[in-house]
Amino acid sequence: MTALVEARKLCAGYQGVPVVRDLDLTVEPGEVVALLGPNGAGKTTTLLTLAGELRPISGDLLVDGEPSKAPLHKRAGGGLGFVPEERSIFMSQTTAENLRVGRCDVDRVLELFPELKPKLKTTAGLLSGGEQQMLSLGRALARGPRLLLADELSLGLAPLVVARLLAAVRAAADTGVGALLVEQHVRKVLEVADRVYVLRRGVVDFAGTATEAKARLSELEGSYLSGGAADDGAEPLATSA
Ligand SMILES: Nc1ncnc2c1ncn2[C@@H]1O[C@H](COP(=O)(O)OP(=O)(O)OP(=O)(O)O)[C@@H](O)[C@H]1O
Repeated sequence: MTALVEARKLCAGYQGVPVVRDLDLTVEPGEVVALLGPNGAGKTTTLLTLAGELRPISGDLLVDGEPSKAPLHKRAGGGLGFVPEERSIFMSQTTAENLRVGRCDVDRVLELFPELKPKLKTTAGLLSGGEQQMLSLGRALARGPRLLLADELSLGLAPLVVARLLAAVRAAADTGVGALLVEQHVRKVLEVADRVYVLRRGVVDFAGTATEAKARLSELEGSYLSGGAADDGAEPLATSA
């Protein structure tokens, strides 16, 4: 199967200085892939590069099997849904206005997240954090993406809301969407993920199935605590896939 997006020996970073090195990563249709790692590991940098927001420093970025240099706004028309870490909704506009601006299928959003129905006339800035994130994710999913890239969907949200958001991503993947999720909630994301990459200090420290990751959960969680941007001298975990 041709990957929706593929990084081959990709180096990514800022002003020519790599933050992520030699990254090999794929996302295929129908799978949820989790991108995990401690703060500063390079997860957001990876996501921005895959989305076309940052130019790779070296290596290859393939979209649908073809080399791609197209920026995000061009790729959106080609089926990329992107939910950035900073919520990309207009806080001074109502929920309904945000959906109109987003040119998406409003009924589809309300089907995904019925809790937004009574909030259509509410200014987005007055929605709860969970409702705002439902609006961001609902908007991205209702545009019918083939590939969804999402950065910390669950940041600061209650566990029940996180479960709702991740279930919506899983349901989309079950209809063929490929999703790459940067997540802090390791255990929750492993409930919906098919495969996992763990980045540490800019390199892939673990790649495997969610089942393999679950079997090594305490080891992986340990690497989060010890594997920040600073050199902790820890041995890398073996890459199993
Ligand atoms: N615009 C930028 N210019 C220069 N360096 C940056 C920029 N954005 C991020 N960095 C650096 O790149 C490194 C990786 O950051 P990145 O945000 O990709 O990590 P992350 O794994 O997403 O971390 P977090 O979980 O804290 O968001 C960090 O050292 C960060 O300081």
